[in-house]
Amino acid sequence: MESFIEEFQGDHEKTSELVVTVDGPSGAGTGTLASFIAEELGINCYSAGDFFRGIAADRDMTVEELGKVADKQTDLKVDRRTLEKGLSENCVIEARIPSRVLGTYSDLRIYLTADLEERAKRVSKDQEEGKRENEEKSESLEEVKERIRKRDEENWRRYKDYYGIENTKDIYDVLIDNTEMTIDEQQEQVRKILERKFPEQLE
Ligand SMILES: Nc1ncnc2c1ncn2[C@@H]1O[C@H](COP(=O)(O)OP(=O)(O)OP(=O)(O)O)[C@@H](O)[C@H]1O
Ligand SMILES: Nc1ccn([C@@H]2O[C@H](COP(=O)(O)O)[C@@H](O)[C@H]2O)c(=O)n1
Repeated sequence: MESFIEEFQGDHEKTSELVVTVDGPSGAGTGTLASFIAEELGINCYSAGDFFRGIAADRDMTVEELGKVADKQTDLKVDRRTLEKGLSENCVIEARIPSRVLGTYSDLRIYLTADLEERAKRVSKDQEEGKRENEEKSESLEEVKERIRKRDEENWRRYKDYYGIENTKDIYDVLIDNTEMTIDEQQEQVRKILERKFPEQLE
């Protein structure tokens, strides 16, 4: 068993029996999919993005501001929590890189994405509905697009600098592009995967 990030490699004791990780860029719907999987499997759901947002709030910063200045210790703090949760508790964890942090300790590694335009529309709609906390607000769709593009770029600059990892897809068990999919269609597809992979956990 191993993590794909050097910092977390070495032997870890894993007491959890069922861990699913969902990675993807902003607005891909990782939170939505992770909640669905957690509900289906009857386990808890965590978001490393929430850990990061918590640190930003404590420092009175937006996620974008923290993303620009976060040092390695900040990412290590977030990702250690991901590792600890995944090793000790049956759960689903979603964020940018939980599948890389947990590596082969994760029993199912999913990468979810959608076109930038579609992701920006989702984020913009969420913002209009007041759903996104301590995030910079944007006036137009073009601004949201540019902001989430920059955020994803900043994230990957840090992961590359701090962890030496690249944004490749070879580590995933399942890749889903949901640009043209409704939430229901996506859930139907993932339910079939869960039935094959974890038949005993599903009623
Ligand atoms: N397949 C889909 N089709 C259309 N809309 C979707 C789909 N999946 C999620 N959404 C919607 O997109 C919005 C963002 O979803 P969610 O919060 O799950 O994304 P996220 O990837 O966790 O975002 P972030 O990482 O930026 O917090 C929500 O309003 C959600 O209902
Ligand atoms: N290892 C990390 C470090 C940071 N994040 C970030 O959290 C931010 C907010 O995430 P959302 O999913 O709620 O948008 C995100 O921009 C990342 O910088 C992380 O997920 N994992």
